[in-house]
Amino acid sequence: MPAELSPIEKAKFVSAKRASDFVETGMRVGLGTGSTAAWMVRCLGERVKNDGLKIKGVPTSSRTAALAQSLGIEVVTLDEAKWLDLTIDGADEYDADLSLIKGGGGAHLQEKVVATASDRMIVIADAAKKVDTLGAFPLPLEVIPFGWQTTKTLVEETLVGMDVLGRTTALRMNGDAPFVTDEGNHILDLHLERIGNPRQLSLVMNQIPGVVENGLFIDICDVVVVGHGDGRVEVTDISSGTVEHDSVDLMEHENLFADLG
Ligand SMILES: O=C(CO)[C@H](O)[C@H](O)COP(=O)(O)O
Repeated sequence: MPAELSPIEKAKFVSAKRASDFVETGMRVGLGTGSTAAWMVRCLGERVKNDGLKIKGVPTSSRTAALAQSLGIEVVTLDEAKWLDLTIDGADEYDADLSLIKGGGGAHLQEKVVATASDRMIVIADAAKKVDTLGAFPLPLEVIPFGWQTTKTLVEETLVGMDVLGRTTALRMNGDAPFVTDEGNHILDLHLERIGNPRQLSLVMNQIPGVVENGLFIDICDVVVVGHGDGRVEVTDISSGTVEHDSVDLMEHENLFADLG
């Protein structure tokens, strides 16, 4: 294990590796976005190369598409795949009900479409992503560029009636210019601190004209795979109510880390 891999990065790898075990030949798989999901794509790429794994991957961003293709994973569009067996993706926060905040990487619109079109969604995370109440991580809203400042004002006015603590909003920037998503939209980050009723907030935010999609995932995720830097991993399945404790041998996968260097 190279020294430069931090404990948090090892934890992300461990969750991604364990979750990739759910993928079998013939599956249509949603490929998430972010640093944890990138580990999962690398793990699948290794199995495609070394073990003859055959899957069709539906990426949730242009970044993930480029990574998957570079690793020899067959990439298809969601419309070509139509329905997916499984989506594996990261999250910014998850709670005990497996409600999520996603979109830290600005890809939550495609991520939500893909996860919702899947029989199962597995979230991969390190333990720091677990929260009692969602909201410490800013909630992303994807908004169309047209009239975004008016949309921002409408969002702020609407938040006054909602069960949240903070109400500041900020346009996400990429250097000096607004961040632009793969769909050509912008992101408003809502600094809410605490979201008392995520289901209600999600419904209300999506009704504001100009808002395309929010980063709350409610009743979408079925399983969370939490990795630790020492190789321990927990698999929690919300539908069966089971928690499985397992481990991943980090030394066995040194080649994957070496490839990164
Ligand atoms: O929702 C996402 C991207 O839109 C990511 O899954 C989320 O931001 C977690 O990222 P990371 O695995 O890098 O912590």
